[in-house]
Amino acid sequence: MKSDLKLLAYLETFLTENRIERFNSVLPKRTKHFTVATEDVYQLHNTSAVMRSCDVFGIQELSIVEEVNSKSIDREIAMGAQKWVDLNRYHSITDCISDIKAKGYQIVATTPHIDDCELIDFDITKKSCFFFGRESQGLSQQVLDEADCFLKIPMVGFTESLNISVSAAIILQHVTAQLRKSTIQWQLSEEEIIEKRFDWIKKTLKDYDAIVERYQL
Ligand SMILES: C[S@@+](CC[C@H](N)C(=O)[O-])C[C@H]1O[C@@H](n2cnc3c(N)ncnc32)[C@H](O)[C@@H]1O
Repeated sequence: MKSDLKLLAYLETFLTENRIERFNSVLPKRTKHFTVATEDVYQLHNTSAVMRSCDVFGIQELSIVEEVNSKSIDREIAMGAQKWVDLNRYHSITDCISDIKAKGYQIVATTPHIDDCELIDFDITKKSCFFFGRESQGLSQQVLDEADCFLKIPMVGFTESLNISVSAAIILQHVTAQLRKSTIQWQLSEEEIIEKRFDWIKKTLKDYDAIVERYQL
């Protein structure tokens, strides 16, 4: 740990002050208390916009299931968010659900169709993974069957549902604002923060490997 911190301090001498300040202000606001998963979303710009919202609202991990559609993130729409948010890709929803559960998250199926829990009543105390479904069909029966809770954004218009990325932004804004006001321990651990610093510096410095090699000589 001590030597890690020394190396970090050395690496930071290669960053601009602005970048260091940015890391310092963003990292304490990152969380793994909540995470997000998208299931077979087929419009690139939708997944990318969800990733951008994860970054904006401090969600550190996003899982993307590409069981039916294998498309990647649209870099332009994600606006570089793919650099700062950890992306887990799955080709099977079964694998994704079992990983999420193994990490201690409850499965929250977001859906406009089930009156179980409205956004305003959502219990933020539990570690939760918010699943968002496909543009046309919504979430698969498998996710609905595995869900611990069904979350709905109330709607009062004629339209049947919201766009997936709009739903993600509304839900994430609400739950993260509540989390920040709470006394729950939601921040990353000290180790996770150090790990993220290394990761972000690596993604920032083109000659990262050469710098580390020089340092170790
Ligand atoms: C365009 S909607 C899917 C609509 C689809 N026809 C259906 O039956 O679910 C895409 C995704 O956005 C989320 N979503 C849309 N409206 C929502 C709402 N009012 N509450 C919660 N989630 C919503 C859900 O994750 C949904 O699977």
